[in-house]
Amino acid sequence: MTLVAGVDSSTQSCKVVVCDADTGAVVRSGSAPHPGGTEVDPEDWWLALTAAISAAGGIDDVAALSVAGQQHGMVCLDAAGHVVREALLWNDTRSAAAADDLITEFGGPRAWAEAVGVVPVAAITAAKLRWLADHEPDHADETAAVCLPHDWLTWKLAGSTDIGALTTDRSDASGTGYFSAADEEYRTDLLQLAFRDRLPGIPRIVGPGEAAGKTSGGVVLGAGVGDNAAAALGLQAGPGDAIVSLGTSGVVSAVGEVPPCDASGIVAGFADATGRHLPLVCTLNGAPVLAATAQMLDVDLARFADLALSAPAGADGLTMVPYLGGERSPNLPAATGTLAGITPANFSAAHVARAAVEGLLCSLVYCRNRIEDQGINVQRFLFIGGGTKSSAVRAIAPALFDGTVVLPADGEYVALGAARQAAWALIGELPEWRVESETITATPTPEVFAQYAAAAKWYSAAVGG
Ligand SMILES: Nc1ncnc2c1ncn2[C@@H]1O[C@H](COP(=O)(O)OP(=O)(O)O)[C@@H](O)[C@H]1O
Ligand SMILES: O=C(CO)[C@@H](O)[C@H](O)COP(=O)(O)O
Repeated sequence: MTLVAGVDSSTQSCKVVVCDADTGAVVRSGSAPHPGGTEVDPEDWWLALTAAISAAGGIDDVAALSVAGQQHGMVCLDAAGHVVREALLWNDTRSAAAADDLITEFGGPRAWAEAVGVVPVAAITAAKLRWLADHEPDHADETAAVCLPHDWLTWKLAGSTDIGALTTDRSDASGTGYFSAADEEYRTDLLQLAFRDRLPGIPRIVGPGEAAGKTSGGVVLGAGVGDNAAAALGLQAGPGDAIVSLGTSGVVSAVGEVPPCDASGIVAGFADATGRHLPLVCTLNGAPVLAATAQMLDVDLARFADLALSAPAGADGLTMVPYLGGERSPNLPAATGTLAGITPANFSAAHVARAAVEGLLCSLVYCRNRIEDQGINVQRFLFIGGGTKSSAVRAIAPALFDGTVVLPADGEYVALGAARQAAWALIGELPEWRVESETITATPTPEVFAQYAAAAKWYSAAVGG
């Protein structure tokens, strides 16, 4: 049996799956945690990757491997290939004002959307580079190359120390703000604008299905991929599918042939890993909303789900707008969470738990609506990510997504997508792997989203959003 491996170096942990290259069946797996916080020493990702590979039984018998990674993180390297400072992650909002400056300097949001399919927000790498140039100019001067988390890990796996050997792929490059997915090329003018006239080295784009190199042990390295594009690859998503991911972020994305151009900046025009496009809306507040509420209620996640399911739909008017860590969609980086509509009758643990689950899911309905505003026709919503382990999420999601959602069989679909990409690089064609799933249904509750939308609108108006 030929084995391939896929890595998901995501926000909270690193997961490795080793699969049969023909069928995609997982033969072994491992994981290791990442440190918390929104800036991380990349060396911690490397330690987690090597620990996760060991936990998965090593890669001595593996023919090819690809790394999928959390998008946008800014990894700065000096001329000798050393990390200049901790990487700023996608969910670090200190670059919000820098993003606004870049929008103004380049002629407004439409100019950005037309140039690169993305309007800068704090998450976008270009905004992080501007923040670095303005706040840590010595670090900016030291930066000879800039890359993304998956680029850096692939480069390390290849044993390289030469910054000229860095590689990336179109899916992750499209989240930088200086690569156009529509034109398939870097916009070095925008990189230079972001980095105040500095022009650091950037990774070579490796095409879909191509190999980036080999490890010293001879394992073929796939191009690597942004985590959301990897999920699409792992799920074999096609036109009509929307992927709803409940990881650290909340994400709705859809594979399509047409690059979106959303001047409001909510729908990002990212690329997928096959040569198509991946319009995507991302929130800052995914599954951790549930963990935070459970912690506040002093219950574990299983009890939290039971509590949520014991309260009625709409939580008797209690609504959570879950912008706990600031928000990206809508773009309110300084936002805080809101619990609205409190009455003596609904101020209970069960109602608060229900409001948290509904608030999280409604924040994703908002994302779904923005995707559909782009004319994208969605027929299936495929739910993945750690948050789908919640029985309350699984029970309530269909009620908020038109009555039906698809739940792929338990699996690490980002890591599986990376493994599928590795198989592609190895055998020269993208294998078809079977994805088992179940369809779950519930009576639609559009009134719950209406209640949420009113509270979210009230909050946005109150903070001038
Ligand atoms: N049973 C559960 N109920 C609610 N949330 C859960 C449950 N199991 C895991 N999670 C949450 O899933 C998240 C991790 O999901 P994951 O998709 O691995 O995230 P990431 O890819 O961003 O690292 C954590 O915030 C964790 O609290
Ligand atoms: O910023 C984005 C997408 O634009 C996030 O989706 C990150 O890619 C992190 O993903 P998770 O760790 O939440 O899976």
